[in-house]
Amino acid sequence: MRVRNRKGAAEHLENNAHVVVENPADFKGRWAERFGNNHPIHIEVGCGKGAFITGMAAQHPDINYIAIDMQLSVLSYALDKALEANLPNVQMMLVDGAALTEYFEDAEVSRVYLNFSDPWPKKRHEKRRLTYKSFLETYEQILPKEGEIHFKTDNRGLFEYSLASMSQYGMILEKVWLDLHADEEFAGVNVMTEYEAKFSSKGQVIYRLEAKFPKRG
Ligand SMILES: C[S@@+](CC[C@H](N)C(=O)[O-])C[C@H]1O[C@@H](n2cnc3c(N)ncnc32)[C@H](O)[C@@H]1O
Repeated sequence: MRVRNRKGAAEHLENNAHVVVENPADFKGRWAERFGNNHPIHIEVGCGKGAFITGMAAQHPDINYIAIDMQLSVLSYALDKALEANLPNVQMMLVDGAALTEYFEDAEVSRVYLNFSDPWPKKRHEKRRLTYKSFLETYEQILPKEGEIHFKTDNRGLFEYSLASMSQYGMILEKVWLDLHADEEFAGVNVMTEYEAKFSSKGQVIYRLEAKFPKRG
């Protein structure tokens, strides 16, 4: 992995504006134009160094993927992976996931992935958790009715919190795994994230859920 300072990482992103979208708000309602097709759009909020999104994009060429992170350095590593794999169906955005409605029209996104999100264990930081109710409101707005969130983590506290937060919000918990890697059938399609590889190699259990928003109205 190439080590870059902040300036180097910023230049790397700027030099690859065909992958890292410079002004994502300009594409609100127009992502199909950016990708050059009408394929469904799946986003990962907090993509980190990009192993998941680039792996998924290689497996599913008929889905358009957008990798989102607010940290310059990690996104620059995700960019390296996307460039190396030369995937036409991956775009990236250096933005805060709290502001997704600035970048996507209602129902423009078909699925949201959250992987190994920061647990923010202190109660006073609850609002920063990516499964806090204000984030769920944001995802619901950009997803269609009954749109889905797929979430995995090694952190039991965050997993339990997210189950409660989603069900209080009225979401339907469709599938729950309490030990993802014990599921041999899922193992065949599972694309690991960097954190997943690290924690599972230490023997930690990985939790996963798929939940959908209610129809409402
Ligand atoms: C613990 S890392 C996990 C990275 C990756 N998903 C993985 O599993 O390897 C969490 C990532 O979420 C990003 N993140 C946290 N809050 C975010 C937010 N509000 N918007 C965008 N990214 C966020 C962090 O910058 C960090 O890169």
